[in-house]
This record gives sequence, structure tokens and C-alpha cells, in this order.
Amino acid sequence: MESVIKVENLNFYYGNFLALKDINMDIYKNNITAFIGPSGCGKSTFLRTLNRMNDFIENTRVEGKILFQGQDIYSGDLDPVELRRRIGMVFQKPNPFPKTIYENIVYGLRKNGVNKKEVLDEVVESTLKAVALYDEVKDKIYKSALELSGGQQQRLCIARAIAMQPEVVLMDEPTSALDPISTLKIEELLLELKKNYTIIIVTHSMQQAARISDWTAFFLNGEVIEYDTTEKIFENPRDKRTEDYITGRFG
Ligand SMILES: Nc1ncnc2c1ncn2[C@@H]1O[C@H](COP(=O)(O)OP(=O)(O)OP(=O)(O)O)[C@@H](O)[C@H]1O
Repeated sequence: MESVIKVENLNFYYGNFLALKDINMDIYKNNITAFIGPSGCGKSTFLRTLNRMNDFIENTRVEGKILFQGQDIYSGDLDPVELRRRIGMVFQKPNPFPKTIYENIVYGLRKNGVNKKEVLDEVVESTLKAVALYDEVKDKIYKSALELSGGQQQRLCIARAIAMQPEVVLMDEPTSALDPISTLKIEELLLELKKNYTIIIVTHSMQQAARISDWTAFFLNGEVIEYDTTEKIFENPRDKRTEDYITGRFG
């Protein structure tokens, strides 16, 4: 199996606080990898190290290596802006810009100097189709994105992310603000998207991890306690702490 990201001996500090401890992990191409674990165990911090979003937080420090397609992302060889184009991100709360649906999707492209109408029109149509939103919004793409429902807004945010043609999409609890039906729609969408993208998702829902992910990493106090196929983690975990967590004994 081809790994896209390789994490080696990663430590991460907020000031003096060691938030991630000696993490080693391979992320596999066209798979969905889920990060689970109790609140405050470092899942979001780890997710943000993968596309250097933690750079925006002051007084933080990284030790170890993260190789993306073989390139060390912290070495200075890879421009962080380009890195974030190739490793996109979707956040917990849908956060469309107060612009039209159309302008939300093409925002990043315009920033990169792409302004040709035919190109942008094509991207809008294909990404809306890719996130299964096209039929719902095709008559109002020039209306404000803020008029969409929460679930539609989140699918739009995913469309905005994939419009940049990333290789990896990071998702930090993308369904936690959504109702069950919108959640299911996003889950179905992720299963579809993994054909073309590598997806990493932080989730508090173990059912969600079990339903959609291929690989699961269980985090506790800044450490990865166990990382394996989702089947193995949920059916036959190696570590007692993993078992206690997935059977609901703590967290
Ligand atoms: N900006 C920050 N500055 C200092 N410490 C932080 C910062 N962000 C997170 N932390 C600390 O790092 C640890 C890991 O937090 P993180 O948000 O990564 O956990 P998490 O597993 O994603 O939690 P949750 O499931 O609640 O979102 C926590 O102890 C948290 O208090």
C-alpha cells in the first residue's frame, strides 16, 4: 500500500507543553484514516501539524519529520502555501465566506490568478457534482452561501477544498455540527471522494470511524496508543486502553 505521508518521531510543543509524543505513522493513499480519542489528547494538534496549520500559533515547536510524498514538509523545501494547497482542510463548523456559492468555490483559484470564466464555471460545476450538491443548488449558485443549510454549507466547504485539487484532505470533526441526515450524506460523500483523495478525519464518533474509515489511530495524552486497520482496532485491539475506550469505559 502506497503511503502519502510518513510521520517519523514527531514531537510537538505548545511553549513547554509537550502535546504530541513520538508519533510515527504512515498515511495511505486513497484511504480514509480516522483519529479517535478523548478530548484534549492531541488529535487536532496532530492533524494541524500535517499541513503546518500550527505555524499560525505562536510559541510552538516541532521535532521529528513529516514526509509528504517523500519531501520533508518542515525542511524549507516545500512552500507552506503550496503545501496547504496540496493538503487541504475542512473545519468543524461549516465556514463559507459571505459570498456567493460560486465565489466560495473559486476563491482559492482566483487568489492564484485563475480568472478565466470557462475554467471557473467548469470547476464550480464539477466540484458541486463531486460533493453531491449540484442538483440542490444549481439554480442559486449566484446567491449567498449563507442561505444554505448547515449540511449544504459543509458540502460547499468540501467543494471549496477540492477545487484546489489537493492530494490530501484533512477534516477536523466535519460532521459534529450537523444533524444525522446531513452527517450520513457527508459520510457517503467521503466514501466517494476517497477514490480520488486521501482523507484524514478527526472524529468523536466511534460509529463514524467504524463506518467509514480504513485505518484508525487511537490517541491518548499526546501519544498514539494504537494504529491499525479500523477492523482490527474495533474488533481485536492490541492495547487494553484502546479496548476500554472503544467499549465506552472512558472518554
Ligand atoms: N493553541 C494552544 N495553545 C496551548 N495549548 C494548546 C493549544 N491548542 C491545544 N492545546 C493543548 O494541547 C492538547 C491537545 O489539544 P487538541 O486540541 O489537539 O486535542 P483534541 O484531541 O483535538 O481535543 P478535542 O477532541 O477536544 O478537540 C490539550 O492539552 C490542549 O489543551
